[in-house]
Amino acid sequence: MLHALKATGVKKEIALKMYTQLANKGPRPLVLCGPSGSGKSTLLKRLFEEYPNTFGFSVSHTTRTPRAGEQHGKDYYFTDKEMMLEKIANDEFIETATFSGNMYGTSKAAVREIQNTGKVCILDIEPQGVEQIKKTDLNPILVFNNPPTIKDLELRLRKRQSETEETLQKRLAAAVSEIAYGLEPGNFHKIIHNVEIDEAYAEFREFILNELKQQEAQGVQICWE
Ligand SMILES: Nc1ncnc2c1ncn2[C@@H]1O[C@H](COP(=O)(O)OP(=O)(O)OP(=O)(O)O)[C@@H](O)[C@H]1O
Repeated sequence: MLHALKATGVKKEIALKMYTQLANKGPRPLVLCGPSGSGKSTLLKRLFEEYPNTFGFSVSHTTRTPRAGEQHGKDYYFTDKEMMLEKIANDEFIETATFSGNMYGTSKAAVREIQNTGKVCILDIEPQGVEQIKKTDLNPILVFNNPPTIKDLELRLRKRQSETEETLQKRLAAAVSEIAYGLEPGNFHKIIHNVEIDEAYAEFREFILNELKQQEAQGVQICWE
């Protein structure tokens, strides 16, 4: 493609820039936001099972030390606090968080890397991250996964047996403002009312497939196989 652009008489630097822009035009990332316990991972697991090569997760950065067998660039981008703070100052991250004294973050470049392979980069992010990604040029599809009630969320989290009483209460408290943000008109392209899982998945799947078909019709290459 670069040769073709140069052959049209376009200067080398401009041809290179145009080529990079065209080559970078992969599918739009897909943001799935929703309170803890609303069923995001359950929906994504089904999606990955049905389309194992179409979707991908970006590789996160972390300041924690690698565990045995973990590979830089595959499991995480391992970095240090100084570098991480510098990248944050340079506005290179969509979201960052600190757990047990280690910093973690999703960089815009890591999302583009998935996009460049023709895969849809899935981002499971919180409202602050959604606000951040909206300010970038990543142009994501934004989906909110809405649980029936807070009581249902509580039951799902208790049944999952993943929480202490303290973390459970924290998650439920955060859910109230997350749901308010999710239901505010204009914040998302699609709201999935996740009551019954089979119905919720069918609606999620149909929405995404329609989106991807529209992108394909506009010339975006999507990796189906
Ligand atoms: N529609 C549903 N009805 C009932 N239970 C559900 C439904 N969807 C998911 N669950 C169950 O609820 C629990 C929470 O689901 P899941 O782990 O997918 O939530 P999540 O939004 O990914 O949470 P987190 O953000 O904490 O990772 C799981 O045990 C899952 O099996």
